[in-house]
Amino acid sequence: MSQHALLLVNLGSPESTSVSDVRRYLNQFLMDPYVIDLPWAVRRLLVSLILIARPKQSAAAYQEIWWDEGSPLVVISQQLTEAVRPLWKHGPVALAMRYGASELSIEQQVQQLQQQGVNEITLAPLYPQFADSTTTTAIKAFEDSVAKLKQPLTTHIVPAFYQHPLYIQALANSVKSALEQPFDHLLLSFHGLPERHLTKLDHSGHCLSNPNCCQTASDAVLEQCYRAQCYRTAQAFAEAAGLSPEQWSVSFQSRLGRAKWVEPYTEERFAELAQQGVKKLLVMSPAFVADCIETLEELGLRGREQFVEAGGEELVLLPCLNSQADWAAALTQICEQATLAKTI
Ligand SMILES: C=CC1=C(C)c2cc3[nH]c(cc4nc(cc5[nH]c(cc1n2)c(C)c5CCC(=O)O)C(CCC(=O)O)=C4C)c(C)c3C=C
Ligand SMILES: [Fe+2]
Ligand SMILES: [Fe+2]
Repeated sequence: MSQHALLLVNLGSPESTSVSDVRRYLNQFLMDPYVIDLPWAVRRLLVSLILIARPKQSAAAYQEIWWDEGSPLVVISQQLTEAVRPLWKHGPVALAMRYGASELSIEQQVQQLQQQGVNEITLAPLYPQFADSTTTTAIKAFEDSVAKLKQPLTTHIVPAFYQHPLYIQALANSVKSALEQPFDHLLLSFHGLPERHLTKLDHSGHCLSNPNCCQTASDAVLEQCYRAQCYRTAQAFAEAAGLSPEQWSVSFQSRLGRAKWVEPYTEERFAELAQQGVKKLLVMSPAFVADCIETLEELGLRGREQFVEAGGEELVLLPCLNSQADWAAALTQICEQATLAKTI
């Protein structure tokens, strides 16, 4: 009987919070040419410089948010996989990580699925907005793994779902009760990206050519522009949640290195909002479907301190979609629809 698997893939975490495990993870992650898109020798030099101080800092940050069961990102992704499993009626559901945890590597998971008798796989990169540094690298690793198999497989890829109505509705449902309480402002803080990652994909010269470029992006530009997709997510979410334009804004976090990253920067928005008199700030992170170091530590711990130091009173971090039942159902439907998409 034919078996059609669903393979969920997320970024991955270090094996533990030890400095050496974090260094190994950062090296694997940052040496990926889709993440630091420089020639190998320059990338090697830059990553070696980053690896002097960063592993110690990041290990300390991971220690603040690590759970008894392991990395929040990995544990939550496993819980989501469990929630999706009974809903996907075509075959097994598995989870892979692009970096870190070697037993969850994309290659190993693809091999195991084939050994279980699977002859068709739908790959779902768990990134709502497209970026080479997340989506493309996951797809490439998947395609390479499939190409190594002795028997051919039919494959499908779930495209970025940044404005899919089911994702947007799940986001709106997940914060509904928080938005019913009084608050001064809602900040939607997306993971940042070096500006170069946007402009190199846009051969029309539109990206970052004017302050409103993301609002006026053509369909062709939108398809590959991470920043424009983030703004589409934010706008669609605000409409679904019934927010008025002055109640919310967008920013970008997690800048690394000296290159210019997409603006506005979350850290600067914390200070601006506090100076504008915002006392109670809600923060959500629609670029992540699972809570991770970037939400729990960067926003929930360091961000809270930055906001309060700048004069704010309360920062409430709203959880990501994680493994909520309605999100698991929405994701399953999004993946079902994608099986109609192009076959490799
Ligand atoms: C050049 C560096 C980086 C790019 C480009 C980048 C893009 C990018 N990342 C995510 C999602 C996640 N990133 C996470 C952690 C993380 N990201 C970077 C660097 C870049 N990311 C680093 C160095 C780290 C490690 C933590 C740290 O030292 O700060 C995570 C969380 C992992 C975890 O274990 O919790 C996620 C998720 C997206 C969506 C993205 C591009 C849009
Ligand atoms: Fe990142
Ligand atoms: Fe753009």
